[in-house]
Amino acid sequence: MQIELVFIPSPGVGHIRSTTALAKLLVDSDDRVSVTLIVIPSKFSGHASSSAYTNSEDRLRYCLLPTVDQDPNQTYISYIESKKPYVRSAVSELAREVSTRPDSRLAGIVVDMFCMSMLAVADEFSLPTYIFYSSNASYLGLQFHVQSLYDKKELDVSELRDSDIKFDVPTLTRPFSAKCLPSVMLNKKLFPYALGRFKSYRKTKGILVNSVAEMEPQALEFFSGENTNTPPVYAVGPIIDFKTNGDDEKAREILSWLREQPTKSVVFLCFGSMGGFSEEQTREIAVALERSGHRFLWSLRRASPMVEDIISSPPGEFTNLEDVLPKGFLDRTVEIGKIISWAPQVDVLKSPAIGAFVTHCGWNSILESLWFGVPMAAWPILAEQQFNAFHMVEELGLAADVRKEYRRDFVVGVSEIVTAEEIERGIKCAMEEDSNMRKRVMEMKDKLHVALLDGGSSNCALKKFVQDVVENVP
Ligand SMILES: O=c1ccn([C@@H]2O[C@H](COP(=O)(O)OP(=O)(O)O[C@H]3O[C@H](CO)[C@@H](O)[C@H](O)[C@H]3O)[C@@H](O)[C@H]2O)c(=O)[nH]1
Repeated sequence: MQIELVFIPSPGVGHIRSTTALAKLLVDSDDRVSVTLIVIPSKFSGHASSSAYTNSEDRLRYCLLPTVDQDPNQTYISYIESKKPYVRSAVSELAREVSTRPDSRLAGIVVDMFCMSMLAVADEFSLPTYIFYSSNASYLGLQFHVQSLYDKKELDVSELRDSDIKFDVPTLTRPFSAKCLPSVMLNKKLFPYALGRFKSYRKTKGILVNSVAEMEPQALEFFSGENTNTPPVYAVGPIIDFKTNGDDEKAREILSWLREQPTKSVVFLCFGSMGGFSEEQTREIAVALERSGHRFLWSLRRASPMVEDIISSPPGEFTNLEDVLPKGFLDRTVEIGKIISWAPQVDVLKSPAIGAFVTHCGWNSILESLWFGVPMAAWPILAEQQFNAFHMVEELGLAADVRKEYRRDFVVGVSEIVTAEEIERGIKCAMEEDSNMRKRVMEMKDKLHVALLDGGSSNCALKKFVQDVVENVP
């Protein structure tokens, strides 16, 4: 029997790229599987641009939903919700088409964690649903745990804003600091929405997680236990999209500069698709870089104006860097540093010149860094990045701490400033040669590579997923 799966990623670059890479891996690893990826157009143009997803291949096809006039005040979640009628008609058309193929079945819908509203569409077609969870299993565990604590009236974590409390999470080995909870859980208005989302995860037939069993043994053990009241969890990562914009002229110039730098001499700073900073914060980074004495490649962007729905408001460019940076900084660092905008990140991390990565701790960035054996300095900004920073710094010792509790979003606004001293300390620690942290990172790199090999844990988990999908075919 041939099976067709529908994938519905959410439009952010951190989601759509890994979802596409997973879909490719699935069709390449099992010739019974075909995938149609329904692409919700991005709310804004840029590197998450959905126009990149148009070249359908044999068993991997893209169905690009129409871009319609957008209400600028629409939140990200209601934007996704508004796409339901288009998704419904795309699934209906696909169901009709699959029914004409011999021995083929529409086997289910794999939704992104932010597209849970599409479960209703799957129900209309009596299709099983799965989730592709583009973050890690330990964080998934936190979400389920927070929901249980709330339902059993043991703890309402949204009360914990500004609290120093630490509490146990079954997917972590050490007490978790409430200061590293994501803003969505600390915000009274958004918390009910988050709880509803965590509850709906439980209704699915399985959750594919972009992680590796050997990296998160505590979490995978938890999910494989009895009485967790969760769907099966398949750790199938690291799923990395190795296709960057490395071929365009700007990227070529960056990579050629890197080729001229000594091995492990450059610290790379990059803060994901949404990370940007104020002028004041930018100056602190510049001071830290100069004081650290290291060469640097700095992907620098200006923070977007603070709006409640930060996802709808990507960072921009500074118009004149001379006005923003400390006086003379550009001249003094011309030989050792390079300031860029969007980075060909995967190619950069692959370069032997890179010694460390100052990161916002987006999960894809963490996986990419570990894949190439690059130690990190953790400086989270929003979403679940404070949790990821805690995970990397405290739990696994794979990153130095810049300030793992830092956040810049609608909950706290823009007032916090990370000082040059903190940044310099983080950079120096991550750049240290022969450190224990660097050794642990290299060990983790090996684990990540082995997991994907034939018979490796992630390879086996992917096969088990396909087997379960076949068994669940309606
Ligand atoms: O200049 C840049 C910036 C980013 N990237 C790439 O863009 C992706 C960014 O993904 P990620 O590191 O996960 O960050 P976000 O874009 O911020 O991702 C969102 O989605 C992730 C997965 O769910 C979450 O972990 C994050 O917190 C959330 O902000 C990565 O593949 C990077 O290589 C570049 O190539 N160049």
